[in-house]
Amino acid sequence: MIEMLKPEVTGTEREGKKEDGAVAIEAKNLSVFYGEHQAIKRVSMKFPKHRVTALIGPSGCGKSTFLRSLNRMNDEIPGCRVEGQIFFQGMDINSPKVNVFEVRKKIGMVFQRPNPFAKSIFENVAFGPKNHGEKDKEKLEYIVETSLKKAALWEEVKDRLHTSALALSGGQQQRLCIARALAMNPNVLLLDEPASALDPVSTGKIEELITEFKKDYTVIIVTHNMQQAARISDYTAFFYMGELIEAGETRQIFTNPKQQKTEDYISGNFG
Ligand SMILES: Nc1ncnc2c1ncn2[C@@H]1O[C@H](COP(=O)(O)OP(=O)(O)OP(=O)(O)O)[C@@H](O)[C@H]1O
Repeated sequence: MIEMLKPEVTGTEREGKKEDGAVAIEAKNLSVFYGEHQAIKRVSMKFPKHRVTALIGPSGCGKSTFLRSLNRMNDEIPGCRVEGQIFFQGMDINSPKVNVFEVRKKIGMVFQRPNPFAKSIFENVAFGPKNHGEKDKEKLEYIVETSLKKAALWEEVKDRLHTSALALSGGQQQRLCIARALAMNPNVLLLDEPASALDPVSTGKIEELITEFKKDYTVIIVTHNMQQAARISDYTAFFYMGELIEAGETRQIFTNPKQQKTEDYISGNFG
């Protein structure tokens, strides 16, 4: 039986308490198919606002597929078909009436491998706002500076904004990709193993950022790393073979899971 992620927050003091209990985004009976193969099986789940939710599970269980469906990134994959609903700001984002570019502006995404454009640092961050019609030079400068500051990259790059983003280190490139998503002023940030290609110091910086982000954003992160999920998330959802097996407060999932499969996974018995 699928356990719904409880939207209410209990007990512990956390940062970003605003809108306790509100739901940022909700999947209802979501199924995703690649041709004949069903990768996600009727998953229903709510993501509380201003919280970090981690999606965990063994390789191939569907974590990335599910994450991508939350901002219609699966539309880009030939042969991929989605059934069910994703409710965000009172709309089903899968409805044909919805403008997918607006959805992705509000629900930003950062991928496993840093993927800056072969342009300057400034142009990478200004790209989205420019594409959405922002032409005012001062406004663009302001957006670039504040986004880079939020991504904790400003101090490292402020003197070379007009040099190539490709000359940055991997960790810096990933923070640039985060700044690029923040420049669109999103409500939700989807992070697909954002630190898995990075060294421990860069990973630590990304984890710190994620913890800060919940003041302003709702964060949903796919991670292979269970210690990382335990460190940074408020809620954890465990997927297995395309099904949501269990979701709840991270502490409960890691110390007192309700399902045997979750217990087996977190104690390293498979995966
Ligand atoms: N583009 C694609 N075309 C066809 N099948 C795909 C595609 N992407 C994923 N799949 C299949 O869908 C299932 C779920 O894959 P997905 O990448 O979502 O899992 P995951 O849990 O994120 O795995 P990992 O942790 O290894 O990244 C797998 O069986 C995978 O082979």
